Amino acid sequence: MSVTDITTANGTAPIPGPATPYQGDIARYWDHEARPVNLRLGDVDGLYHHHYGIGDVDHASLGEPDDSEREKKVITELHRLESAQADVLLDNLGAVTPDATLVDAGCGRGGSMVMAHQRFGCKVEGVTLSAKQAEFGNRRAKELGIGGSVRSRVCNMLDMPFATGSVAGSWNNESSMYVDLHDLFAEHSRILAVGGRYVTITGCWNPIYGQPSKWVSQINAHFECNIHSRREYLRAMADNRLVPQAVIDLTPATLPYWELRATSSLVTGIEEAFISSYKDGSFQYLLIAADRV
Ligand SMILES: C[S@@+](CC[C@H](N)C(=O)[O-])C[C@H]1O[C@@H](n2cnc3c(N)ncnc32)[C@H](O)[C@@H]1O
Ligand SMILES: CC(C)=CCC/C(C)=C/COP(=O)(O)OP(=O)(O)O
Ligand SMILES: [Mg+2]
Repeated sequence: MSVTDITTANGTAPIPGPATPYQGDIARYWDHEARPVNLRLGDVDGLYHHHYGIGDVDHASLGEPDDSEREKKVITELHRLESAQADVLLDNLGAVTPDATLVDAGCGRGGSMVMAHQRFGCKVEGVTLSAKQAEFGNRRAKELGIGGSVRSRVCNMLDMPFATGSVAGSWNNESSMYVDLHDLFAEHSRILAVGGRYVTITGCWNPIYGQPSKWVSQINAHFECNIHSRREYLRAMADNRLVPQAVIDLTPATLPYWELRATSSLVTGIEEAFISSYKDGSFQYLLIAADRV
């Protein structure tokens, strides 16, 4: 791991700088991100997510269209669907014992890590390129009194500071579109124990469509990422001793989230690209759970 001139807030421990100029751009992107659609949803219960939602919208919970509280109710509902997404990811980790260590690769502000610790009682390590996100996640964990078990750090997920075979489960929740998949799965495969479980929830382009559609290109430009195809995921896993145990198309389950989000005051402008590409079949919201063999 390269150590450069960036230091932690207390100035004691040097932390690694970006491995590439691209990673520097992504670190800056997430250091400056403060979209209300993420912060106001997180404020609902203190779990801050940077991923999307799944499940049916509970229309009864939203009240009447002219309800003065409707916007608040929409935010609560969108947040409920985002937490439901993280719950499904955690369901696919299988049984995890309290003495295990889990790794969240590309952990964002740490919402999924808190949920994992609350569910399994185990240690959860997160890595993100963004110092602001790591500070945010560590502050939240401390506030919750779980700072000894849930820790975020600034680190490249292609070069993680975990010993070979030391991890029972690891995941990428909407973070694998920032890296080369062969490099990513080689690193998960290295840190996972044989018999360990890897889970990803991701947006991927659908090889049946042919090539990335204009909507997929728009999503890439919006987030400065590089969406991979479903075929690339499966091939890179197979090449790295990760054998899919479940491949679940979550596209129908995520559409209600997007359709509700498109009606809210917190729209960001990317809603049409997601809705159109999910509907024309060029893009899929996929969960893959794989065994490390
Ligand atoms: C869309 S956010 C997802 C955050 C989180 N998984 C969640 O569900 O809330 C993408 C995350 O990937 C991280 N990321 C992107 N490339 C990375 C890399 N090479 N190493 C570590 N983290 C990375 C970003 O810093 C950011 O935290
Ligand atoms: C499924 C795909 C392709 C995801 C790309 C990665 C990404 C930016 C996810 C959501 O982050 P966010 O919660 O910060 O985004 P938003 O502000 O749109 O809610
Ligand atoms: Mg969001």
